[in-house]
Amino acid sequence: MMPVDEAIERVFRKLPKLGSEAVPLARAHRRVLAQPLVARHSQPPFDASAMDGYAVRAAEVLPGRPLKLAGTSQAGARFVGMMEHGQCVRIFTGAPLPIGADAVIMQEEATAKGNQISFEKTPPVGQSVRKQGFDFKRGAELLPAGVALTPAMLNLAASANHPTLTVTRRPRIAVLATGDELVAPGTTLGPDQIIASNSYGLIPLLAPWAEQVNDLGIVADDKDKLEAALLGAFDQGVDMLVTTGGASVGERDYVQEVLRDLGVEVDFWKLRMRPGKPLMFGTRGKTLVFGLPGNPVSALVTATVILKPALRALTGHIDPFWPRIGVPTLLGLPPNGPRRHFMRATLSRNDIGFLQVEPIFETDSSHSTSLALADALIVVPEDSPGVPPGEIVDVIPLSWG
Ligand SMILES: Nc1nc2c(c(=O)[nH]1)N[C@H]1C(S)=C(S)[C@@H](COP(=O)(O)OP(=O)(O)OC[C@H]3O[C@@H](n4cnc5c(N)ncnc54)[C@H](O)[C@@H]3O)O[C@H]1N2
Ligand code: MOO
Repeated sequence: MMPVDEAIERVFRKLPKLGSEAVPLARAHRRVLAQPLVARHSQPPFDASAMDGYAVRAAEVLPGRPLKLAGTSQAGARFVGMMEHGQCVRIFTGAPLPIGADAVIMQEEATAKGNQISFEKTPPVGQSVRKQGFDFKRGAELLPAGVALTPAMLNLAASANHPTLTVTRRPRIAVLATGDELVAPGTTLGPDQIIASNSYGLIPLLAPWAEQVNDLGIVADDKDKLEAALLGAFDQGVDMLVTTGGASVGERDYVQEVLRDLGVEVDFWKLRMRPGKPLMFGTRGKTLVFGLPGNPVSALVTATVILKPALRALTGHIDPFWPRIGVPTLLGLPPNGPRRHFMRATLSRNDIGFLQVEPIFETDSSHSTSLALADALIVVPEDSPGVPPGEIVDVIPLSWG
């Protein structure tokens, strides 16, 4: 059985390069920058006022010595010409500072009598002035490649005058459920049947990093049918194929055999993790192939721990991994065996508002209720002797990414 970290490394080594594409800003949210974002001009493009008030020469402002109003500078319509000695200019937030002015006094600190404006005290040079290039300068690297674009980053990209951004391409993924017993939700269950649920959790889990996720539906445990469905997916040219079920050692667990027959080179099968031991990974040309276990909790936990980092690395994220958060556990944890345990848990706040985690002791990998109520996984190391209550444990929030 392969350690989890080694499995992730092996997957990372097999990731193909997907390249990049230009997308309009309005469609770039959450996409990953493929190259650094460089400012195409300076911001602000001119010295600008930070307040509604009066532009002045700081040294000329003295109590009891009014300045003469010479005109107005509006955002979008500057004061033309030079502000002479003894003058001031009415100015509004964001408007260009007139030539000759070196400070702005907000209007609440001024008294106007006709065109004579008096002030209470001399301002420091530069008061309420945003210097040209204060936010960023032309040619500056504003964002590195590999960041997932947030709303604030898109705002920055727009203000740096980029109508389109070069982002990484995303993979096309196909998801297939296997099992004779499976029927679609909404079906009246016959004897021995169960509802196929895995794809409904997996598809939205993978979708944020995918160009497209195709649901290939349910295929029976029949070698020919399985072969036809898998071959269909390869022929569509998907970048990643994800199956669930039929991954273990049962008589009808054909998935691995059929994948090998179709030319998939299996890299590993069986991980030292729980849930999710019978996870298979292989490649066929550039297509990544993951055979996930059929138990719903195993399928979703392996997707969270292995597939999500793989997809983030494939799409060029600087940080493919989940944030490591140390949180005290409200309850003690029992000793662990040789498999790393990703234990269902809930996060909450203690009475002074700090984060704490409460383990859910249900460990059966078919128990989907407990996973649905969990919002985190506690990472319990291999062969852990157990953890007393109050100790800090390593937590993966399920909402990460
Ligand atoms: N002798 C052994 N038996 C098992 C082992 C083992 O090492 N030796 N491993 C166990 C572990 S751990 C897991 S996990 C499961 C994984 O088995 P498979 O991947 O072959 O999955 P199936 O047998 O096809 O299904 C298991 C379970 O999940 C249900 N299932 C399958 N697909 C779906 C779906 N799309 N939606 C909802 N539920 C699904 C299926 O009906 C079964 O109940 O093997 C253990 N056995
Ligand atoms: O790995 Mo299985 O997922 O433990 O039940």
